[in-house]
Amino acid sequence: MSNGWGYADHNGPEKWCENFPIANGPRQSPIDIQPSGASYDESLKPLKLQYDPSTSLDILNNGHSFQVTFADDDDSSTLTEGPISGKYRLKQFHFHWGASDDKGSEHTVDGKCYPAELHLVHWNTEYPSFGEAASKPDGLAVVGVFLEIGADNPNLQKLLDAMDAIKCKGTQTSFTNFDPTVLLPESLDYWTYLGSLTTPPLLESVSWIVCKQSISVSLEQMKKFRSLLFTAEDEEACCMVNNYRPPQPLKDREVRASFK
Ligand SMILES: Cc1cc(C)[n+](CCc2c[nH]cn2)c(C)c1
Ligand SMILES: [Zn+2]
Repeated sequence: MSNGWGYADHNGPEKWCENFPIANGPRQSPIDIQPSGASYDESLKPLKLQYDPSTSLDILNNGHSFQVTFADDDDSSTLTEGPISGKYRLKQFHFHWGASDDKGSEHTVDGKCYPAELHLVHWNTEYPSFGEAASKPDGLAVVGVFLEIGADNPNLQKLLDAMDAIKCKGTQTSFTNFDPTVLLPESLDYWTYLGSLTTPPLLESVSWIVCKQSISVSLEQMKKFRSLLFTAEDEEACCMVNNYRPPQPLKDREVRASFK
């Protein structure tokens, strides 16, 4: 895979196992969540998400998605409680989406795909850094939120307005004073299971926390996501769409629900 991994036929999810054999590992993500197969666990606590908007730094097109990165040198923006023990710091959030509204999410629910999925990536402060944590079985906790076509979501607008400045791979711009709490659904009921990064290096270090309730995104707002490019300014333009990995085998794992 000379030019690195991507989402095209020649370097996409079906090819990743060639350079990353863990792609066929025992705890890969995403998965198809089957609510009837999830077990309600009364010991699961509500998610405690405490974010300080002043920790948001910038927004970047990394050639696979766009991400907002946060200062993580103290405990200003954290995830605690929920299915995890200890304290996890917010590092970044990003999205996955499709070329059309019938696909784009990574997790699915009884086979239903959503047009997009938000991932809020946190790392376990038991470890000295994000990079260190990413290789540990309890190193990361990612909160996933589905986006569903509906009313225009004003809470996405600041992100969408920044997209003109990060159209191409490798471009970034300042993105300060943003509180990711505004991107969360009203209900924080969730499913949780042990999985992995959904892009190479596909490390099996993620406690997944997938919210049952979606947030809205309008058709026009989805078109803005699809205006981004996988490619750099000096390359032939390729629209950033279908940047999702399909569901992987559940194998010997359980999915727990925080709700009845
Ligand atoms: C060390 C590390 C590397 C990468 C590509 N990612 C992103 C992989 C990813 C995107 N969505 C779910 N996992 C993370 C979160 C951590
Ligand atoms: Zn992701």
